[in-house]
Amino acid sequence: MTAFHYQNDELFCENVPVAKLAEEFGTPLWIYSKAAFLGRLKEIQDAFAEVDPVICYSVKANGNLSILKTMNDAGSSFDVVSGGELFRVQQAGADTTRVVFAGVGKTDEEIRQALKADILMFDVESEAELDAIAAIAEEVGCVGRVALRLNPDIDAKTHHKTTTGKKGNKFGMDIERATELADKVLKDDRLELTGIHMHLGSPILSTDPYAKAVKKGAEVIQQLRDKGHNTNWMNLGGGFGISYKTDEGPSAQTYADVIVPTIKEIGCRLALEPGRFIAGNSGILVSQIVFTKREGGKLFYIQDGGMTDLVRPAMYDSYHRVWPVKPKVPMPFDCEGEIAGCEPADVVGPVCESCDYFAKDRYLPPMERGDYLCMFSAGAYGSVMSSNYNARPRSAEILVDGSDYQVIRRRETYEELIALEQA
Ligand SMILES: Cc1ncc(COP(=O)(O)O)c(C=O)c1O
Ligand SMILES: N[C@@H](CCCC[NH3+])C(=O)O
Repeated sequence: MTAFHYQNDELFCENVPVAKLAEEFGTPLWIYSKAAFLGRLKEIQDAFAEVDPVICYSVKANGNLSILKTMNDAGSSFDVVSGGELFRVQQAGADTTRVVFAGVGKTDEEIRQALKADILMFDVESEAELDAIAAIAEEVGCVGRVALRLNPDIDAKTHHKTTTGKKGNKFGMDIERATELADKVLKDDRLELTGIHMHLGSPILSTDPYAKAVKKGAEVIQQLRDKGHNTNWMNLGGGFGISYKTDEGPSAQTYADVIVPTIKEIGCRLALEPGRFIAGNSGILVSQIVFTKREGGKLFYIQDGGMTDLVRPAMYDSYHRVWPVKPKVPMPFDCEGEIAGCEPADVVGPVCESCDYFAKDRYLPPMERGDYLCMFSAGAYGSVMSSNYNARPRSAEILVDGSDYQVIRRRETYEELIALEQA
């Protein structure tokens, strides 16, 4: 049974009815399954066990402190992209010597913070950043461990806004420059070259880009070793895809099958930075229908959740399954196209933007004012990307563990919306 499932015509998260949580804590509401988070982490740990990788859960996907603590307790390490995320993992009690730090615009203060935390390595994205890390390492009195983030020019076939490993993207350095940059590091005793890093984009539903990247990475490591460099790490970033629609998300084993043989052959350590694969289907967003209306020949379900909660549809036209918490028609395996007993409708939010929608022309069972609605696959890049636009307080987050549940972030208040401001 999956963490989110229908039982007697109502949606449950593990053993807890979703409607009960919505009534107790109000909506919009994020609900996460602890078992789902742990299950997905374990799936990766098991699939790659043969090469004993360092799995750095990508904090940007869902950085709630309680989630980070859950991941940490289960043996995960972390990938951070800012000083704020590093602070978060420190607060969660993580061992920062296993943390990796990618990011195209690390500030001096962030580099200093990471050096002091003795992180495993910086994924360095430009020559100028190498220079900055060297200078700050000297000031702090330590050596900066760096992996070169290389742009392998591989088309991962993601949405154009989420591709990162194609020539011309802002991330990383051209792969052809690897030896020149490695030589520069070697000459600088303020730096130590640990290895290479690549992140191809997100989400990547085919294993092909990884097969290409690991081969290219192995060639680079061999070239560097031939030149006398001690390059011992290949970090293949994140990007493992999930199923937003039906069952299109590959298993961790499928990715491992194309990555592990080359890692064994070249004999290096492997780091991975999965975010969405772990968090995506481990969380939902629940909202309540405020009004329904028929205008301009369309049926609209207007609900209290909006793009300030889940921005993905507005930002990337992302597809999320949407279905009532207590549906009058059981949720089919495939929610696309015509569904008996359902009518096409737009599910929209209250925000003053036309792009504030969750679904368009989607076949849905009849719903009324007051009904609860679930946006599935919202655990990754959901709450972390929410905002206060239109002065909307950010929603509460609940973590379910079997029949227990706890508030892991309470709802913001109006007072908190203005707390940092001066009239
Ligand atoms: C450097 C890096 N690592 C890891 C991730 C996590 O990606 P995903 O959530 O697709 O696994 C990202 C985001 O795309 C990233 O930019
Ligand atoms: N935030 C994106 C993906 C980008 C991930 C970070 N590089 C999403 O919601 O799918």
